Amino acid sequence: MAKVLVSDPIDQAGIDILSQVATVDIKTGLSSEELAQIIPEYDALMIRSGSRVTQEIIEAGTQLKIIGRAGVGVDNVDVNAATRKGIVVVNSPEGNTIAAAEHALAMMLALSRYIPDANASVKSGNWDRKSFIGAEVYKKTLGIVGLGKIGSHVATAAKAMGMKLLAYDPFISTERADQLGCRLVEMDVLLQESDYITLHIPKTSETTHLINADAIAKMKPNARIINCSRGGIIDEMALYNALKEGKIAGAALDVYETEPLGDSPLKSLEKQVILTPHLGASTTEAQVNVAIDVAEQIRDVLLGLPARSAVNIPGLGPDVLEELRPYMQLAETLGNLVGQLAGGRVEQLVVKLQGELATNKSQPIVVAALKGLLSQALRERVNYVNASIEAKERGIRVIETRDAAVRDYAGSLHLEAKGSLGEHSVTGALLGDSEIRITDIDEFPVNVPPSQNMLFTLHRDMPGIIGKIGSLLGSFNVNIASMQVGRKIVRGDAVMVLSLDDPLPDGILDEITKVSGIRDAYTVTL
Ligand SMILES: NC(=O)c1ccc[n+]([C@@H]2O[C@H](COP(=O)([O-])OP(=O)(O)OC[C@H]3O[C@@H](n4cnc5c(N)ncnc54)[C@H](O)[C@@H]3O)[C@@H](O)[C@H]2O)c1
Ligand SMILES: O=C(O)CC[C@@H](O)C(=O)O
Repeated sequence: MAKVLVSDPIDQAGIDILSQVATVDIKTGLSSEELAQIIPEYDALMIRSGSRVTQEIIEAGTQLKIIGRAGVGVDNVDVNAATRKGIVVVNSPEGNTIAAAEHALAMMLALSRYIPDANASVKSGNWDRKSFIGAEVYKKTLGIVGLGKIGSHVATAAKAMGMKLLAYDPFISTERADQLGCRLVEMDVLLQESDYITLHIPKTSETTHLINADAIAKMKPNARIINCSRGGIIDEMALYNALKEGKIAGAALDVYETEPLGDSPLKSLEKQVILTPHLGASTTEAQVNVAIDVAEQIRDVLLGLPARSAVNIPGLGPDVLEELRPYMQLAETLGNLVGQLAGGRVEQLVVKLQGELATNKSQPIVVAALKGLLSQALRERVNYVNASIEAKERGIRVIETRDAAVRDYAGSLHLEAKGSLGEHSVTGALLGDSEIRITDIDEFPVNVPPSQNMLFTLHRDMPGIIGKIGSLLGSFNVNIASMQVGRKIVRGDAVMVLSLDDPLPDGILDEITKVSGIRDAYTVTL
């Protein structure tokens, strides 16, 4: 049975799902060293934001097939290292959207009405009503940085509270912003015009310290900023200085440059600052959602099924993947075949999608072809996750072309591999829904199903040659299951494709190439 390590607190609903297919060990609060020490035993790792999955941990995870992040952000996982090792990384892109959006809204209102400090004051025996005169959000301007899933929900709710909305997001359309009632503006305009600013963006090299001293200097003196996205997007020292000097009115933070938040001067500020310990996703509903979402994906991957929200494999939904699966199988088989025909080091792969395939999503087909191409060299080390990266690292140039013209089959795939030993091409198609046919080898028309042991020859089309090959194979006790010849003109060049019941014994290929009229011979194992 597979083994799953759960290294952060995860809702029981997720554990129950994992337990259907695996032995589940729950070990929270491990140090990086402890995690690296025990990870070799596990096929899957399930985490929240508490565990940091570094390159060292990934390298140590020799059995690891999948890392599941019960939440959105995968910034605590070295995704590149996982991709290189062919480990799928999955998350729950929507399970805690509402929780995070509501936390941001709660922070905005709490900050406006000084609720944490007023609460603490009453609980400590006071009845002070003068110190907590707040501000209304009605008719105020809210600047939303990042109009993705969480930002959009914040927009809808804030609109209902009568706020005017500005948004900055260079990757969304004006139409989308209009739909949400937001005016899409440049960052500087948002900084200058907003009474409240809320951040809902990923942490990237562009967004790190997006809110720095310069940005803060552009804000209104009554501005309040909320960050429930990622720590490090705000320069905390610059924020502290601005708050201390009264340059802006307040800040509510859920996430920090370093978590847990250590000895920060922000803690010394009073009612103008609210700090929560990364609670954006901490609702019962969100924890159930993310646990189920990620546990189901871990279960599926351990059962050999695709993951629906993998962050490091072609980003397609399960329906599309299911529809493309037969073509991906075709691409992988042809990639494997053309790689073996080309032999040596392949420098370039042309992937031509023809007929109905030309209108399909090409990325998974190309990835599958590369997986097939690299499978001889990398065996089980190559998979859909790392095929593109492995190809890139090997300097394989991939050229993708499309031709919507329909030929004998509704859709077909043509691959050309150029390498150190020459150039070869293969074409294939699907017969019915999923039966693979090789329809062309080096531009010679054939019509053969792939089989495990195959022999391909390029020869002169002349009497007796087929018989000689048959006898030679017979003398080595190799049984021929099927044979087909493809030629363009009579008595010109031809290819012969043989499916064999047995692998070719060593040395026989040399004998075949010595047969008069044979120009080249290749064995292929699919
Ligand atoms: N505090 C929490 O517990 C908690 C919970 C869930 C999510 N999050 C975090 O909230 C953030 C948003 O999550 P989401 O689910 O809405 O993500 P999302 O991918 O749906 O939305 C992110 C948006 O940011 C935009 N964006 C990217 N780079 C940008 C840039 N440089 N400037 C402006 N916009 C940019 C994208 O176009 C996208 O629309 C993430 O960082 C996520 O990790 C935090
Ligand atoms: O695990 C958590 O509670 C935080 C989740 C949140 O930061 C996320 O990115 O989904």
